Amino acid sequence: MAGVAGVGSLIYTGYNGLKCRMFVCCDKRQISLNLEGLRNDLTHKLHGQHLVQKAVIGHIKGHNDIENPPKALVLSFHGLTGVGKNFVSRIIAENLYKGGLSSRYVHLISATRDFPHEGMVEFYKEQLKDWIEGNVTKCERSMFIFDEVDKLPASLLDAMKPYLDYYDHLKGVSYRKAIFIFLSNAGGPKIGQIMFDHWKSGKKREDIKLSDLENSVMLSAINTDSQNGLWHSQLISSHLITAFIPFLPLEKEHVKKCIKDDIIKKYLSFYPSHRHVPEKYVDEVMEELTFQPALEKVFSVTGCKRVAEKVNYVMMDKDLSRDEL
Ligand SMILES: Nc1ncnc2c1ncn2[C@@H]1O[C@H](COP(=O)(O)OP(=O)(O)OP(=O)(O)O)[C@@H](O)[C@H]1O
Repeated sequence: MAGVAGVGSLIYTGYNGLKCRMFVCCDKRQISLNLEGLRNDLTHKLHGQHLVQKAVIGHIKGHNDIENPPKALVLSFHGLTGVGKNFVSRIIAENLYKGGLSSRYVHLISATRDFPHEGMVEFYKEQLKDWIEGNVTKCERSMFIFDEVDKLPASLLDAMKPYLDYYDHLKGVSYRKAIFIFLSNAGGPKIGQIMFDHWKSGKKREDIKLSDLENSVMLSAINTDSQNGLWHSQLISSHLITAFIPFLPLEKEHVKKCIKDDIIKKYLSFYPSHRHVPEKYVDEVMEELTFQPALEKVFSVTGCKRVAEKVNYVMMDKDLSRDEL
């Protein structure tokens, strides 16, 4: 009898292996952490976010290395517009899933796009639960990215609570290997204010520690008038968020790096030997961007978000073949 079962299991494994070779499967071929790639991207492509680098690498590696994590990994990214929250989510996806954001195991949800009507929260709750259950049933190592979490009704976020909790499994499905990433601007203004005071006191940006930001950012976000978002949900009071990760406002030197990256990507990638971007181009793009506060002009109002379109605009009439690169 045991022999027959053994043969059956061998045939099943063989069939599964063959199936996964021919089709996309939730296995190591599709989902495997490229730690070196992640470290490299967060060091060289992401600018000005030393706290993010360390926290993201630590948490992703920690969760990935354990065969049976105690709960799903839940990272909450906070910061002003254009400082890299979506960008880092993409970097994580690209270094963990074949196909990055296009992987069938990576799911992007936008509050305003996917849950637009306030009066439909009860319906959305059921929809969201079905959707998470369906996707994790298909693949335990699914990743969910929730953009604009500050615009989601708190009760809708609460519907996700069971999946983020320490349960072994729910109806036979384990959610412990899943990753949830929440993106929001909540706490961003407070981070900006703390960083401005830090700058004014003449301290180095890299000297700011996670502990300098964590509590005040949380308190300021909880004290908003809106009843939406993570801060009013039970996810906080039940301690289900693995980490709050603050994204710092970007300074001129970081924006300049974004401009150079964009010019290289668009105009110089065909000439590997030409990696030098003339400063005059960078300065022209910088003039198109706004910095605050009005007097000191330390931080970019839109981070690096508008860099790509401003580069297009400035570079439109340049003839690079005639310019000295
Ligand atoms: N810190 C950064 N380092 C390098 N590039 C960055 C950084 N921040 C933003 N960028 C560039 O700007 C683009 C827009 O940034 P991103 O969408 O990640 O901002 P965000 O913080 O998610 O903003 P929002 O809150 O408005 O959604 C990115 O695709 C990337 O090209």
